Amino acid sequence: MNYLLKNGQLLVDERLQAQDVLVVDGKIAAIGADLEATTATVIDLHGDFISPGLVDLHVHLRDPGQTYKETIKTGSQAAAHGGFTFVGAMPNLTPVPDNAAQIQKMVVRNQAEAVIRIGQYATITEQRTAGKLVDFPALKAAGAFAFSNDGSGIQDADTMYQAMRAAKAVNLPLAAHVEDDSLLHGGVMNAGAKADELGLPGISNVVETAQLARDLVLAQATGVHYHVCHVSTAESVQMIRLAKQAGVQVTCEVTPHHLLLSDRDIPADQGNYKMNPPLRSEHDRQALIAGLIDGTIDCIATDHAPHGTDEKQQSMRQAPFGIVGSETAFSLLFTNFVKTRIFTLAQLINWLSYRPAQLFNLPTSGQLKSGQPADLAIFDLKHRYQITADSLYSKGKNTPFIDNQVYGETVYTLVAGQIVYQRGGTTK
Ligand SMILES: NC(=O)N[C@@H](CC(=O)O)C(=O)O
Ligand SMILES: [Zn+2]
Ligand SMILES: [Zn+2]
Repeated sequence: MNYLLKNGQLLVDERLQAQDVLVVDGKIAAIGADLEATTATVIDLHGDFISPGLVDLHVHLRDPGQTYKETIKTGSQAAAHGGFTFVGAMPNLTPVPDNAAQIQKMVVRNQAEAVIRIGQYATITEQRTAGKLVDFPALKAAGAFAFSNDGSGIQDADTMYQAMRAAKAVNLPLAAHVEDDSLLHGGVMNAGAKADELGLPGISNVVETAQLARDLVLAQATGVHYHVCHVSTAESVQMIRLAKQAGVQVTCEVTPHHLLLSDRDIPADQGNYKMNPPLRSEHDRQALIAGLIDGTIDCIATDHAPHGTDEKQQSMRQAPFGIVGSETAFSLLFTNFVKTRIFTLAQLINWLSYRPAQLFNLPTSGQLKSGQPADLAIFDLKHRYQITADSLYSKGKNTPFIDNQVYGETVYTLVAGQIVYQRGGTTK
């Protein structure tokens, strides 16, 4: 099917301009004012915003292993609903993609079962948490997109050092969940006044920063592309800023929830406010926003982490870490940062699309250009709506943002010129 998207608005030199987009044979055939075509289905966008498809370097699809929480299909539908056309899928799965056969299997399944494009992370060590390194060249050859032990930090310095050398040798990014277990002391939320008030054990900033400091030194020594997952503290931002100045090949991501909330927004001991890293202080949150704006933080990634409703209805002491994010990222960020003029729309789209694509070498994502695959997200920036659990395609309804009023509803998502999400369209 070919489409002529009429009456859209596109970012041209960072400003919205009325334009049409013609999609032929899965590619962008033309962009311009008053396009005409005889063989394409015309869709009138009534002034909606046409964005390059969003790119999320960090999601959890839970399949295989915990398909009651999510599947490749539902997680990809959730991503499509959020305007994402590419996601990086983390390897905390059972069986673990720590060998070539399993990565090959995942690549085939992702392609067959997802409605969008998926990059599959392989683990860094066997069984994800064991000490023995995976076979980096074999995993790359089998289709791994990058390496990560997300969910756990690498506790041993030499293991990380050798992993970085191996990732450098195969020229793929190593994405680190930085968390020093010895400093954790069973914490479940950010250490500070709020944790004291709620009587809950705290997670201090050094749980993240101590391991990050070690890794930055190792990254400098090895020259690896070291990508820091879900940066959460002011000290992390400052260390990464200095490391970049010193020429270290470090990049990093921040989540929407760490930009939007701090621990003082936690109303009570509720499982939907529990995630790793935890919501930090207002000082940390402001440092994350400043870090994005000055380029220290490279991109935004959701860390979409679906869990069962029963599990998350427990106290933070028992609930698993993580919240869903694919379906709310754009609208929450647009409403709270673009409409309030803290970010421009062009900045937000850069952090959600072009920049992450560039970082992980996905040359065909993140840009609206003739000849590129038609991976597009179309958002309605004018109509206000409410986030509801029912509207989520994800099996996980675990987000503290239910009932928020937002702008920026997804109207269509196209991958390779095919509609994979349509507002009010397909059934779940
Ligand atoms: N972020 C989370 O709180 N949880 C993630 C793991 C992770 O991203 O570290 C999960 O897999 O549930
Ligand atoms: Zn993590
Ligand atoms: Zn994660």
